[in-house]
Amino acid sequence: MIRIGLIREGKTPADNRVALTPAQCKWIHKNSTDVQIIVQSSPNRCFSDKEYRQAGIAVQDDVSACDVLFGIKEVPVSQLIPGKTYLFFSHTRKKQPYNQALFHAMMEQQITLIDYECLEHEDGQRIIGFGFFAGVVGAHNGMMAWGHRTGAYDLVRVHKQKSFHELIHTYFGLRIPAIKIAVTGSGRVAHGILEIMNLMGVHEVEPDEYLQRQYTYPVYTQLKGADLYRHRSSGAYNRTHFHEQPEEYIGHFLPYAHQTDVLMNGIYWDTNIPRLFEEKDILHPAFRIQTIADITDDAHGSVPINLGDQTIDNPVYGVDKVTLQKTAPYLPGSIDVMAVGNLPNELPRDASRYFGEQLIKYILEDLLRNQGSQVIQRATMLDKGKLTTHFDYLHDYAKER
Ligand SMILES: NC(=O)c1ccc[n+]([C@@H]2O[C@H](COP(=O)([O-])OP(=O)(O)OC[C@H]3O[C@@H](n4cnc5c(N)ncnc54)[C@H](O)[C@@H]3O)[C@@H](O)[C@H]2O)c1
Repeated sequence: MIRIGLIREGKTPADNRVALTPAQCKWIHKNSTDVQIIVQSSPNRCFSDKEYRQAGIAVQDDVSACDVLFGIKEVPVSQLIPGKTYLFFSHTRKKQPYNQALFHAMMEQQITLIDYECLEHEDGQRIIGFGFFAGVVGAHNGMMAWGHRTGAYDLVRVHKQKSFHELIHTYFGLRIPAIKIAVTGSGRVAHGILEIMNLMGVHEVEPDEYLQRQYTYPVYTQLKGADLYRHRSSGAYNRTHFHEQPEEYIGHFLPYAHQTDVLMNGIYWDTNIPRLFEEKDILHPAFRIQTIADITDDAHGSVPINLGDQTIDNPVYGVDKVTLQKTAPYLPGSIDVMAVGNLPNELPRDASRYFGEQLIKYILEDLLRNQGSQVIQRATMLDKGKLTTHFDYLHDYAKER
């Protein structure tokens, strides 16, 4: 018998998502007689203890008998159980300093850590994540912010709706003026943004036309790697080469910034990748962007005027174009920035269902019966407390104390 535990989230503020919904747990029990799921009781989860119990799943405080523990966010050191196999988003693969103590504690406690973010298909595409619903919620919030600024329309808050389905119904009758929206990226987040664009009746146009034309109806264009970056000397874009040597590329977004009212940012970014624009660019008279939904959400990152995170309750702030200081949103001399690090928490039940589906489809079988599979091995950062060869580049991070 293999025992899976769904742990209670310990990070503050508590995350309300979960890796498997009650219906998914029930399905696993029905289809795998040698698997037992135990849910650690939690007051904050988007599916209540009662809902799990109604699905026939044991809910209790003690999960120490489980072989594999599923969480979402970082597990507080005080809640780690030595010797266990954990799956969660550890946010350590980029040597994040704020999680180094957790990494060390997991090493000391001989924990096996499999990071969701590192579960990848052969070609490097990530297998599971919450990005789609981050894109959905972020795009909605970006459009909501633009509506607030201009008074053109009113959008509801996503987290006040019970589900994505209910949210879609609120778009009935929505009339968006003839604005231009740039969507960046081509992964999960970008797909979530496109879903909202299409549901809101915003029309897609090609990047070259977007640059040259004005329209009498709202439009969006999707900007992927080849539209955003060019090689410094050859002027070409090659995806594999760009992923390997992004510092050899220069950004090409600025012409779009001069034709865009709302920017929806959904790219992957790191410090060696060019920014979409620089701080000084926003003072250029042609810089048109008024609202930025920075779903990528790296402070001072691809959007240099992302000055840090807001909360779900209060997702938007302004940035003064001259002083570059944070202001209240919707002021005349500022650009509005929507920056929230846990966007999927506004639609936690849908986001959890989507996550669990991918987990069951691509990961669960290997995890339970074939931990030696390539996919699992490549995502195993620590094996019984030891850094695995794939993550050898973290040896300084693992050693420094
Ligand atoms: N604000 C939030 O709540 C929230 C939630 C989820 C994700 N995000 C962020 O949004 C961003 C995009 O997430 P996603 O789920 O769409 O990711 P994804 O992995 O689905 O897609 C990212 C895109 O970037 C490309 N990419 C992957 N590795 C790359 C590399 N090394 N260099 C350059 N490009 C690379 C991929 O080909 C893909 O097109 C990430 O930075 C993620 O952290 C934010």
